[in-house]
Amino acid sequence: SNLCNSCFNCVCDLVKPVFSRICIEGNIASGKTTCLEYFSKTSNIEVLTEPVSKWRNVQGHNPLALMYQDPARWGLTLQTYVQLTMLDRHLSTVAAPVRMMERSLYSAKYIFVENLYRSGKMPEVDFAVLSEWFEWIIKNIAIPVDLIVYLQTSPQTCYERLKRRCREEERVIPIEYLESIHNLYEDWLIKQTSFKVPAPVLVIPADHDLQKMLQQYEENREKILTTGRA
Ligand SMILES: Nc1ncnc2c1ncn2[C@@H]1O[C@H](COP(=O)(O)OP(=O)(O)O)[C@@H](O)[C@H]1O
Ligand SMILES: Cc1cn([C@H]2C[C@H](O)[C@@H](COP(=O)(O)O)O2)c(=O)[nH]c1=O
Repeated sequence: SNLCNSCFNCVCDLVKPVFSRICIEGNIASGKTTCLEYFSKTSNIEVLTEPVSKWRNVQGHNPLALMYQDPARWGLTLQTYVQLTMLDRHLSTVAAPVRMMERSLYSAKYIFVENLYRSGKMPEVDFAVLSEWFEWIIKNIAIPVDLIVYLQTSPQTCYERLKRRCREEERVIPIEYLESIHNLYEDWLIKQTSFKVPAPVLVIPADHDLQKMLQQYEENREKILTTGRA
């Protein structure tokens, strides 16, 4: 339709979009929110941070804390809610030519659900139910992503930043957990041997101090902001 070229929300495959949807991916405390905060100062960029506050408070309950306390019991509960809130983020009306979103429906499944399952902390039946939900969603609903920006860190860097950030629920996270998440990210986005990668990947080394990170964001600004645009 002629409307496609001027409509931010159109998901029509036939017409090249004039907007782009970027997902910022990386380990816990790798610097995703800090990156999004930096780009939020640019006009014409809409920034969607992860709905962590929802995961910490759904009608007075804290499924994030419950999951860390007892993953086998509460992993399905948290991940079902993460899947819903991520879907909601992907489908929300685009308000600007460029949209940057923290993580995605894909990483929630390919990294976090997968990690719970592989580490023996998610029962097979819970994994099967979540997997069918996920497969149904990506088969029936268009979840377009034009670029993945992967903030590549060492697990040790994330561990140090996580400790400094001091989020109450995450006090129990050992370095081994961050190593598992790191390995899943590397298999998915670098080696590309685990799951389908839904968009081209731009890798930004992210162990550096803040000043160097901001310099790298500037160096990559054009590449990031013009991806997927006509
Ligand atoms: N390049 C950096 N060097 C040092 N500390 C950082 C850097 N980037 C972010 N931080 C700090 O590390 C913590 C985690 O960063 P954050 O952006 O919240 O990560 P994420 O959103 O990936 O979990 C925060 O306390 C933040 O201020
Ligand atoms: C997507 C996703 C996240 N989590 C957990 C991991 C962290 O504790 C927080 C997100 O914080 P970050 O600093 O933005 O990485 O949520 C999870 O358990 N499951 C998920 O699918």
